[in-house]
Amino acid sequence: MAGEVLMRVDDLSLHAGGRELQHGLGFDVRAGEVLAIVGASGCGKSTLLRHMIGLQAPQAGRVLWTAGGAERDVHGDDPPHREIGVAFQAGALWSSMTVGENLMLPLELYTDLDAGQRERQARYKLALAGLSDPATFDAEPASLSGGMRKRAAIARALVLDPPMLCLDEPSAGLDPLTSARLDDLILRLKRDLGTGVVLVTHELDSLFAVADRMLFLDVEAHTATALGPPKELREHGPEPVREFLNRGRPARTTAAEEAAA
Ligand SMILES: Nc1ncnc2c1ncn2[C@@H]1O[C@H](COP(=O)(O)OP(=O)(O)OP(=O)(O)O)[C@@H](O)[C@H]1O
Repeated sequence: MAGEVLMRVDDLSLHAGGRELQHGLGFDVRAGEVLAIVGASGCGKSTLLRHMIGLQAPQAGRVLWTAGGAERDVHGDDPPHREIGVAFQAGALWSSMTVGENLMLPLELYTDLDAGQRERQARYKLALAGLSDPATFDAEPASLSGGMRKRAAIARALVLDPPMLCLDEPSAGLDPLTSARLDDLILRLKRDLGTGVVLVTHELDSLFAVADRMLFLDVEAHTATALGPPKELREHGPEPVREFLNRGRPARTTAAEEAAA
């Protein structure tokens, strides 16, 4: 259901290498929205994602899976692993398997589908991610372009129909056209499947194109200093947030000149 709170992050602290990166983080992730996690390099964006998917346990605070009305601690006995699709840069496709096998393995492990159903589901998810060429199904991941590999990794993350998808810098290293196509895919997922997408990104074009809300992790304050729609924060957010969001922006598109135009 669009707008349903899928995950609640409560007073979370992030630590790495014995030091505190962030504290007091509180926000939710809703179905059918794209929430971007943004901030300077090293502020803890990827660390936050790892906490949200249960890969790293918090020293303080909680991450709760709240979809369907029940509260399940992401770090508890019944973690929502199947409910959260993950496509991280490092967690790319398994290179020893074909693309199709990469997608069918989670179905074999976690569902009762028979082989034919698994294959149909895998091909459907590849097509959804824009990889409908049948040859892609049998291809080795290494033979695909960077953009196709990213799409295939997203297709694999979607194979169990997770209500929430986490993407760590999906456009990193891609040319602008491929990156824009990935943005379209993210928008389609939220619109057609109602997926809640959590996205770590450095790309401002992508941020403004896809994100409904963004969470700004301040690298100096060690906490989130803004949460809201990117365009609104670009004009009315705290000063460091406006500065971050306006970098590289041509002067003619400032708010004052837009208003005057
Ligand atoms: N396992 C670890 N051990 C020690 N330090 C770590 C570990 N993981 C991350 N760090 C440090 O924590 C900080 C935050 O890392 P993280 O990758 O979460 O930042 P980020 O905001 O995603 O950065 P970037 O935008 O550069 O990807 C960095 O200074 C990093 O070196």
